[in-house]
Amino acid sequence: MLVFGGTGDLALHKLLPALYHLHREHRLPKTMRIIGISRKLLARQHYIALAERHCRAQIEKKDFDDNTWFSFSKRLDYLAIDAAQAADFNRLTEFLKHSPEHAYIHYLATAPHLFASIASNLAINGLAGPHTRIVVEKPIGHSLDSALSINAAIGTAFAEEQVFRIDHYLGKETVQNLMALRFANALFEPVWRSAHIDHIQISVNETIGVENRGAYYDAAGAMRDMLQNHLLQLLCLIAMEAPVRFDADSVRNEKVKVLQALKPICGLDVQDKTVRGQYTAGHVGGHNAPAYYFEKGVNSDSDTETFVAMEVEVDNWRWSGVPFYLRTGKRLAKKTSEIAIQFKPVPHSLFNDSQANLLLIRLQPEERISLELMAKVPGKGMHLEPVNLDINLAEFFQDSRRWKAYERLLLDVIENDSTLFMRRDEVEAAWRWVDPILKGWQQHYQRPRPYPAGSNGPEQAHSLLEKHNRAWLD
Ligand SMILES: NC(=O)C1=CN([C@@H]2O[C@H](COP(=O)(O)OP(=O)(O)OC[C@H]3O[C@@H](n4cnc5c(N)ncnc54)[C@H](OP(=O)(O)O)[C@@H]3O)[C@@H](O)[C@H]2O)C=CC1
Ligand SMILES: O=C1O[C@H](COP(=O)(O)O)[C@@H](O)[C@H](O)[C@H]1O
Repeated sequence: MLVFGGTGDLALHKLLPALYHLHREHRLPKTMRIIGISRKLLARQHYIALAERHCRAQIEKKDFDDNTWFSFSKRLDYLAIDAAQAADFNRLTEFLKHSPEHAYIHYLATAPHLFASIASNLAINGLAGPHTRIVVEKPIGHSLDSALSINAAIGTAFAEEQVFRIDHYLGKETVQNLMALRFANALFEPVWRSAHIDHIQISVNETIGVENRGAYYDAAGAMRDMLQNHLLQLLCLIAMEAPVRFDADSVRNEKVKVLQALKPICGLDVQDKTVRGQYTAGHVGGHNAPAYYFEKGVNSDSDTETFVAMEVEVDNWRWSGVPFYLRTGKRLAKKTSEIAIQFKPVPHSLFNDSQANLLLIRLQPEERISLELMAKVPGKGMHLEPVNLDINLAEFFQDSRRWKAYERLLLDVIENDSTLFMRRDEVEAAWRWVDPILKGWQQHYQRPRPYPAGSNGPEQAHSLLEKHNRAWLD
């Protein structure tokens, strides 16, 4: 596995720890080597020391031991090249003692503007043959046009079945559980539609700021960093029809149909249907947090949104009239990722205090599925209260280690299973819907609304629901 961007944040914090876990559980092919690549000049032993420092910090103490690290480190190597320079790839092929029978996984953990040149440099140097796979990180591009040109460049060098477009949310256990919940239980299908569902909320709230990724984030913002990919993927899994089989093409065909059914939000609609926010100074988890525009790498007069909320419609038979409210932001009060399915009230109420049912699927911090039902309070009279049918998945499956998303997805790449990866048309359909919103913001909604770090986001995000007599489930 060649990790382009091997000294970067993603490689050191997520990919190498995930590979360590797979190695520890004997899931990696015996002869597999892992080669970090970036421009920084580093000797192999210094790269190993860097990797060890980060793995020790990321991996739980009970899972990290010196013997396993020693055997894992034998797989690691490092090469300094500039991956944008075609000439440097000669050194790569020499380093690999390249032969056409070698199988390679090229993991592009670099900024997206390098994807096209890396893909074509690999092809020119014979490193894109049938035994190779390429993994590309989100966001793929910055807009529909850039995504089209990146996909075209990758498509010239690699066949679609060699390309793994990763979205780590699809590697999360509870996200995959959404499919189990919907398609392995007959109970939900009859009510999973506009006749019974009032609205759906998808929230991915973070307490962290931009950390050491200010320069990247300032050019991206919450829409490109989170909503265009992670939140739309969650929406697809909630809204899609049952695939014919659980295989890559069947699942992805159904997701594309949802993306194509998203009602466009264009021009002045953005003022009504979307809310952009940017955090100002505040307190998160008892600590002072600086305003976004004081973060390292961020422009001091930045217009980038660190929060976005919107009302989305899926224009098809099943979802007609059911709003999907999407929300994500940094430096919010609490870290939670959850999906709430709010059912409609009973058609004819016999009791004064009856409330509509709620199905809550929580991805983070704990993995939980809970169904709120109405029950009678014991004693005289007929008083009702909501009670929860509640499953904590980690507690229930306590004998199985909870895999991190990247472990699952890296193993899928190694085993050539692309079910949980995005196909080219899927990424492009997502951008096709997002692009007019970004353009609408440029023309009609340049300045994001301020919200204090540690709050629940800008006031306007609440009005988005309040005007329809609804509220975010905080
Ligand atoms: N960090 C995260 O948690 C996540 C990141 N991503 C995506 O992953 C990708 C990487 O992100 P991240 O790790 O945060 O970024 P970083 O900026 O931390 O890392 C970028 C890496 O690319 C290397 N690099 C830059 N230019 C070149 C070049 N010309 N040739 C070879 N190597 C180069 C850098 O090393 P050097 O400068 O020494 O060359 C560095 O190792 C991005 O596309 C991002 O959107 C996606 C999800 C989460
Ligand atoms: O892709 C990204 O995801 C993380 C949030 O991931 P999670 O697994 O911790 O929920 C986000 O912080 C980052 O900005 C974004 O690039």
